[in-house]
Amino acid sequence: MPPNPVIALVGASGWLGRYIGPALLANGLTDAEHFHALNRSGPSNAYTAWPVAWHHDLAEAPSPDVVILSLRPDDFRAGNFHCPDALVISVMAGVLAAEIAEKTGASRIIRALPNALAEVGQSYTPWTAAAAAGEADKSLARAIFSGIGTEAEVPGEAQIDVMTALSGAGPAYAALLATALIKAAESQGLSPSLARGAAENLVCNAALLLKGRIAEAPDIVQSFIDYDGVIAEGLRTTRAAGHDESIAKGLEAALVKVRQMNLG
Ligand SMILES: NC(=O)C1=CN([C@@H]2O[C@H](COP(=O)(O)OP(=O)(O)OC[C@H]3O[C@@H](n4cnc5c(N)ncnc54)[C@H](OP(=O)(O)O)[C@@H]3O)[C@@H](O)[C@H]2O)C=CC1
Ligand SMILES: O=C(O)[C@@H]1CCC=N1
Repeated sequence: MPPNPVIALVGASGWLGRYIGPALLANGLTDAEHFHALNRSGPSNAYTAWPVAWHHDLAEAPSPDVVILSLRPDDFRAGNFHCPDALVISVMAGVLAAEIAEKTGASRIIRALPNALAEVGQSYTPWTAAAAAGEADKSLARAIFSGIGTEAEVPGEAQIDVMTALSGAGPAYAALLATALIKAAESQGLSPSLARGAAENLVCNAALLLKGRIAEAPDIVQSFIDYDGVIAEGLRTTRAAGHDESIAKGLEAALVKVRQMNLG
């Protein structure tokens, strides 16, 4: 990999792309001259700090060393992304490496699955590399995804599928919990601002307590159950109403959806 690789980011203005591109430029993984942003609608203000070139078509970018695919699967399937000599890094959900290889002509493919916490530099990004991708390719992927949070290599695409349903959710399940807490609190007579203040504490400040200690989560639940007070009653009733089963069902349904997407 050259010192300033030519990197083309397809979907540079999207929900993920607008954080992936600026982070890799800010971290010096390439310079603005060697970075090519692609989308259909033109320049995004996420890149005002860098004089980057914008294109509609990958063929307009000078033979890229790296192509990052950060567009929706249907748009990928409908477009032309031929780049046989590039390292292709895809963040697309539900598009297998075999399909990416067939469409791009590339063999050095890395599939990664960031999440929307990239916005605050806190994505958890599992990734897996095809056999043809070398150590320099993997190092670059690690560096790109470290720029938007933490990364973790997983042993294969089946685990990327599970992660798509799980870590791919980013803030979604925490927001779901907060929404349910606020709704329940308001229905018991709290004002919206008091309900929101309590829910923010329960979701955001509890996350600070759990950070680096997530293995202790079951013990924390058990300690409230063992205390056998007010919260024990709430937790027992929440579980009896199907809390754990509903999370498991949601994960399973999302996984079924990913596997359908994999079929094209
Ligand atoms: N959002 C998330 O939380 C996560 C998303 N993903 C995956 O990441 C990928 C991107 O998702 P997300 O950022 O949410 O999607 P968005 O819809 O927000 O962004 C898509 C981007 O692709 C561009 N685009 C669409 N078609 C083309 C095209 N033919 N050529 C060039 N650019 C194009 C869009 O710009 P324009 O419309 O101007 O063309 C836009 O910049 C998806 O495949 C998704 O599955 C994975 C994990 C989490
Ligand atoms: O919901 C989605 O399809 C995308 C992919 C994983 C997270 N967000």
